[in-house]
Amino acid sequence: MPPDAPHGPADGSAPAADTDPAPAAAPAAAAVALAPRPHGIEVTGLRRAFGTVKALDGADLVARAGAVTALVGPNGSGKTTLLLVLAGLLVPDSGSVRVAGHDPVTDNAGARARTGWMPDAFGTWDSLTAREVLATFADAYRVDRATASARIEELLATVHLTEYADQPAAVLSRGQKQRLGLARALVHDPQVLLLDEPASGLDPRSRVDLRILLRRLADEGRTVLVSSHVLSELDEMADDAVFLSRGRTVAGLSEADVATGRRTWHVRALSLTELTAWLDATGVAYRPDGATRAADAPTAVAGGVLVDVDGEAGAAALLRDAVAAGVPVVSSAPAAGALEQAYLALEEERR
Ligand SMILES: Nc1ncnc2c1ncn2[C@@H]1O[C@H](COP(=O)(O)OP(=O)(O)OP(=O)(O)O)[C@@H](O)[C@H]1O
Repeated sequence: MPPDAPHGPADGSAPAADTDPAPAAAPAAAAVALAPRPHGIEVTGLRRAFGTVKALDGADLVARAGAVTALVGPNGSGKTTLLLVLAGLLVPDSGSVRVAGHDPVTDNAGARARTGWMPDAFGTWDSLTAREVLATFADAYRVDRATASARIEELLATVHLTEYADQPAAVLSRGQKQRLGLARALVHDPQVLLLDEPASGLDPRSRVDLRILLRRLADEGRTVLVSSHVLSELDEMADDAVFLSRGRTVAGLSEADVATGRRTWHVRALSLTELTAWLDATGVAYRPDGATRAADAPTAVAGGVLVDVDGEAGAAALLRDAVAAGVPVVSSAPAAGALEQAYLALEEERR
């Protein structure tokens, strides 16, 4: 997210250092009234420009209640802008948005009372303790004191911060602050959870915990929309995926395509030059893998390429022919998981 992103809430009501969702006017009953949970997120034709930059340029999205949906896209594709609109913190230029059945533009308090928001950069009031941070947010959401108090203890335990409950937030590590941010997003028991890069800064154990928690929240019927660049992680936790490219939603590969159809394989040889010369000679299309692209070196002596093949039979034939032609192939394997496959199949358009 760019540093000049509009970090204040649309109504300017919340005082925290980061994007704070606490709606001053959230009705008390709405803040905790969760059942039934029929609505997820529905976005149609969403547009938002910053000057000449079209951060969102006609994005469509559906995130189901009871599912974890991955929001995937290159840097600058509009993920944070979309999440800010959904969180009711940024007004779109046009398009329609429903979050838990409420429009964050025309019914900001109603939508925000049902939405938990965890921004990618999380600020705290450093002099407040972890427990006080959560209590302040519970208050802002008008959760009654008894409910809030029980819920805060439960959340502190869930994110493994009980022993830090009475420490000032200033002493928390980055990962611990991140976990406090997750607890903060859940303090009013929201129906919809929006998480921008929630795993960044978390250690491996905490990442596993996050995955389990998000699954549980979805199984309870909530809508969970999560953006991350760590596709292998999303692969394991997401039921659905939405791809953004230059502010638009683009179609990714379906699960069936990935499992049985044309797939990307990573082929590596002792000599990249020999491998690419052979691929050129045989007319097989390839593209450099990430590491090779970084080096951007046709002169590289070792490295790999990505090749699209028809299923495992296609991969076996490619390997057989390469070895028969004397190419010093070191390895040949599918290039990672389903989401990464779908992502690599997109026209990559970083900005
Ligand atoms: N407040 C702003 N002022 C000017 N340009 C902005 C602002 N917010 C976003 N943009 C631009 O809009 C585009 C989308 O930005 P956004 O932060 O939504 O992307 P992103 O997909 O979250 O990127 P990343 O993966 O790098 O976090 C970028 O080109 C960005 O520079």
